Amino acid sequence: GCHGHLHRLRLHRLALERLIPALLSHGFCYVDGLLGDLAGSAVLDQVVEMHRSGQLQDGRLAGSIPGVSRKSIRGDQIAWVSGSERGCEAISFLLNLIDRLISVCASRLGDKAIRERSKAMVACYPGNGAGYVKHVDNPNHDGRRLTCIYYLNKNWNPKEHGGVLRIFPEGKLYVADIKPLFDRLLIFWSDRRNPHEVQPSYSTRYAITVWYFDSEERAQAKKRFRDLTAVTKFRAMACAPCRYHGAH
Ligand SMILES: Cc1cc(NC(=O)CCC(=O)O)nc(C)c1Br
Ligand SMILES: [Fe+3]
Repeated sequence: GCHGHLHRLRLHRLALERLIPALLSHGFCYVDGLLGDLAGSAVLDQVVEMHRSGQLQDGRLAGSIPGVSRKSIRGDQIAWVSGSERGCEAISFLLNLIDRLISVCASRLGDKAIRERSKAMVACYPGNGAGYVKHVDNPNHDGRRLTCIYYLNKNWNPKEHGGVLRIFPEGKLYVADIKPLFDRLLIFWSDRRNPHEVQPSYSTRYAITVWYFDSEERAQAKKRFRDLTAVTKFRAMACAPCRYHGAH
């Protein structure tokens, strides 16, 4: 209908006039009022219900660091959703809208191959002062090209609640402090161009993140991982005889 038509035109204009120029010049961009209050609140309600019903668990770390508590590195509680789960209909609507927005961008960002994305990571920082230490989402070519974070926090006051996402754009003299405001979509290159941190949060802070892959880079990363596993397998096999004859 006409509403949908407006949406499509609006998304095209948003992508062409705001997102693409910003991503190409600054490497990041945010848009406010993406869904509007009604649909944005529906997404928030579904995330709050997931939190209330205990579906958000402590975020895992790749490999534990002895003596360092996980919470001191990342204090978020997360759940991965595809959007087809019961109670995720509004989240699914959000993901579909971001997909359409990114599909307009992808063909104009020089990266022809953005065709797939991760599941959505619903995250909550419980407000106990936890944050997320400075890091790069994709430091070693794992395929992730764009990070898209949709924030859900009404009446967020960083002076009181903290929780600012600080981006340290590579090679720039400034940092970008992004408030995690309700119905705000932030998009940035996932690689070393955008180290970022979440400053300690003193109120419950909700966000939904999806990562869009460069298909070629993703395929290479998967292949490397398979080969790595093959090498590990080979090493194990090669040592089997030694185990019997005590060589080494
Ligand atoms: C799972 C995971 C989450 C995040 N999240 C943030 O950086 C927080 C962004 C925000 O909430 O403002 N980053 C990485 C590299 C991984 Br992996
Ligand atoms: Fe991150």
